Amino acid sequence: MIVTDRWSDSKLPAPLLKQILEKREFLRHSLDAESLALIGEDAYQSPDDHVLEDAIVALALGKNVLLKGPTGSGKTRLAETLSYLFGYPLHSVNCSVDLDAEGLIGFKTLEVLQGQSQVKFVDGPIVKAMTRGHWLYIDEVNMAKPETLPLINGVLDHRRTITNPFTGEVIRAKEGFRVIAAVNIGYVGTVPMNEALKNRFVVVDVPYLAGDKLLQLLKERSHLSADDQLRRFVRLAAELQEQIRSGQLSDEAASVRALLDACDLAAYMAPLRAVRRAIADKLDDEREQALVNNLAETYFG
Ligand SMILES: Nc1ncnc2c1ncn2[C@@H]1O[C@H](COP(=O)(O)OP(=O)(O)OP(=O)(O)O)[C@@H](O)[C@H]1O
Repeated sequence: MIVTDRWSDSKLPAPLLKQILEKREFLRHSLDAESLALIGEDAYQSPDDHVLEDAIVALALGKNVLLKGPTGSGKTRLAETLSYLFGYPLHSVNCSVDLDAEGLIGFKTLEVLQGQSQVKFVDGPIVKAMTRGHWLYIDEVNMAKPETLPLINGVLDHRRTITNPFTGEVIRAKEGFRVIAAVNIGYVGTVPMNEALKNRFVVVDVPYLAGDKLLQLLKERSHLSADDQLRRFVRLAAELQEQIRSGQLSDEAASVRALLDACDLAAYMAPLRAVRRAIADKLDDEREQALVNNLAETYFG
């Protein structure tokens, strides 16, 4: 499967599309086989005509893009696919760990050169992306600590500059620099996002794949090949999403990541056991585990 095919009937403005396609053509010749296998053949599949295209248009116009969606809906894969399409390397940072200024900007260290020790600054992901004109992916941006937010806000600002608190240097982003951020927003239990931060983004919702598109993904990317079973998994996924919407299950129950795991396992073990191991047993609540197992029973029992 090649990404180009999906773009032949694109509704994007012709010059923009041409620019992107030319870039990708160039990349296909210059990237090593491993990177191509990762992005080219494992590209993000858009649930409808708009998710991928709207993100492309926003980024082409120089906007910051916020990907909003439940866990395992493909946000990271979408960011990787976008950076591949445009041809800019992606530097990632995750706000859910104890992220501080050093984790974002970098840190000072001692370096010994010809017997002389000297202080050297090791660039963090923000500085790398800004100074090289690359892209920055900020995962779980709504989890950033209050003291980290001003740093992120500064980067997103139209001036695209930040002052390195460790060196006093003013860092200006090079042409090409873009920011894609992601938030895990499920049907329930959303962590609110700081207003000033939210304000600096164009939002693209990233829902779970469903129906034929999900079937296609499971067929192409899991070990399971039996069509009948794959279709049952798609129906189970729809049911799980329904239960999440009605508050009976927590969001992670319908993660496409977990579904891919379940299909992989089901190629080698009974599907009920595959669902238990890949989906049900990961849930904390025993009542939810039982619900998933019962639903699986109706499709695979
Ligand atoms: N629409 C999609 N197109 C292609 N792959 C997808 C899609 N949705 C999910 N996946 C697959 O599901 C797995 C999880 O995707 P990914 O890590 O991008 O999700 P995420 O939304 O970033 O998750 P999290 O919020 O938990 O970090 C990956 O293997 C990815 O390839």
